[in-house]
Amino acid sequence: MKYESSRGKYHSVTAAEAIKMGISPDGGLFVPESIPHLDDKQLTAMASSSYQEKAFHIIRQFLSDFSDDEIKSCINGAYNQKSFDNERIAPLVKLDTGVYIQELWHGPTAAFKDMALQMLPHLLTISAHKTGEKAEIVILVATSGDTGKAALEGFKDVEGTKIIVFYPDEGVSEIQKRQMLTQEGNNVYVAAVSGNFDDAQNGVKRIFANEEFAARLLQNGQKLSSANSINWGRLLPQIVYYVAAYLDLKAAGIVEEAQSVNIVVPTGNFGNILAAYYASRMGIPIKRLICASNANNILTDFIHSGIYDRQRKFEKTISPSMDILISSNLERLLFEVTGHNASRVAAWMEDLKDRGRYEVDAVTRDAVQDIFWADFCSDEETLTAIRQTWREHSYLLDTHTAVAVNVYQKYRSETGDNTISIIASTASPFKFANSVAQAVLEPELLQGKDEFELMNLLSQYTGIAIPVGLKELDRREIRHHSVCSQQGMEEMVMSFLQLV
Ligand SMILES: N[C@@H](CCOP(=O)(O)O)C(=O)O
Repeated sequence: MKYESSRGKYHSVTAAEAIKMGISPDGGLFVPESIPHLDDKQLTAMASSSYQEKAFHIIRQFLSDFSDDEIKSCINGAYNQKSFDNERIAPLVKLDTGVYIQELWHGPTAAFKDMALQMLPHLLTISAHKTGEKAEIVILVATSGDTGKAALEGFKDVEGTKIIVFYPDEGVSEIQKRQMLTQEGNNVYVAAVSGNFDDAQNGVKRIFANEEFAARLLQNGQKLSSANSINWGRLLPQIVYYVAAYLDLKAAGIVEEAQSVNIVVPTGNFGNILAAYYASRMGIPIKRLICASNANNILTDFIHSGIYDRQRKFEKTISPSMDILISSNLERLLFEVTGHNASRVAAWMEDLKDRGRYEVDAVTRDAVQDIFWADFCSDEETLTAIRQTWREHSYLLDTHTAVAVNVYQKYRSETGDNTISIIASTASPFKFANSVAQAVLEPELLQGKDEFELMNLLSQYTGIAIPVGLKELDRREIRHHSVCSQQGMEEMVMSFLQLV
């Protein structure tokens, strides 16, 4: 299986090369040349297997240049009792009749990013070895809160790598920030960027595109790669959990052979929902992919109109990981629905860069609408969804999953569709203790308490244990203090790498 660039100006590469490079030098994203199909026989055989076995069957279809033993070592290194606090790895919980929550946050950093970032370091190390790479790999990450910590945790002290994370100074929750600032490890660097997530992500993409910078790094024996979902090695492990969710429902007799389900995903950079799209292309019967946005509703508008227009106000919300106006992975979807038309995709991306907008043709828009449905949710609605879900189902949502629950309710009432639905739950509610406490606790209990005290209070009130990775965060030593502007990101990388 080879991988091609979504902008068509770079030659096809192996999976190992795609993972090692992270992003294509022409600015495009690596995409598999074809999507393997799982037939009914294979799906039936997989239904009763463990999460790790399912992961093996899916991942090996895409990594034809990896041996079975290499793939197994990546899976066992990622999904084990040491890293995950639930042996089912991504358990499904029934919320209501026909509605299931898939909890994707049982990894070390309490967010769905662990599902991929516990594996990526293993994939990347093997990829570097397979491609005869001698250079040290420097991972650059832009984060709106969750990816950063998960990437730091995954790559800390991994031989042959360094990791640098940029987060928007005022754009993450207090707990997300503290998770990153207290990160230990000899190869980890963290810097706040004054600006929003798009500024940080654009800054990282600009560094990737700077050939002079790459040459300077190479002289120092180093090469760049990415741990964001622009890297194929990030997306691939995410396909697994959607296939697993469907097969779990099948194994439990909740869905029958070939019965369709809906998947609801709180969406920011479009990687998570794109993984569900790939699962559907692999043969998982999915009726609708429901794309749930917060007030940064650019994807809702795009899915409705075919116009992607980032010339709008960047909203700061209580679901900060989704505060994004440039959703990188939409590019991969456009590449797929246009039948791999790289020149058209490249032209749209050029328009986005130069004019801040692009408009797809009606055939492309209709192809997107064939499977995607979209809406968005305000902060007030997010809090209401948390409060109601707690009162009615004794289930505590985080602010991002609450966006998905609200949008799913809108979908149900607008379409009347009762298809069994899986809602991707992307983070532990304790990561956003401030807002979650505001939704479920009496106002007088909140007064004068910081986010860490609220986390403890929330745990006492709900009887739900705080995930180990979040406990006593406020007592850990703050190890990272760097701050820079978007323009100063390159210099910051240089200084971290001691090149200045
Ligand atoms: N929501 C993300 C933003 C980056 O997305 P990614 O999927 O490309 O890593 C975050 O939490 O950082």
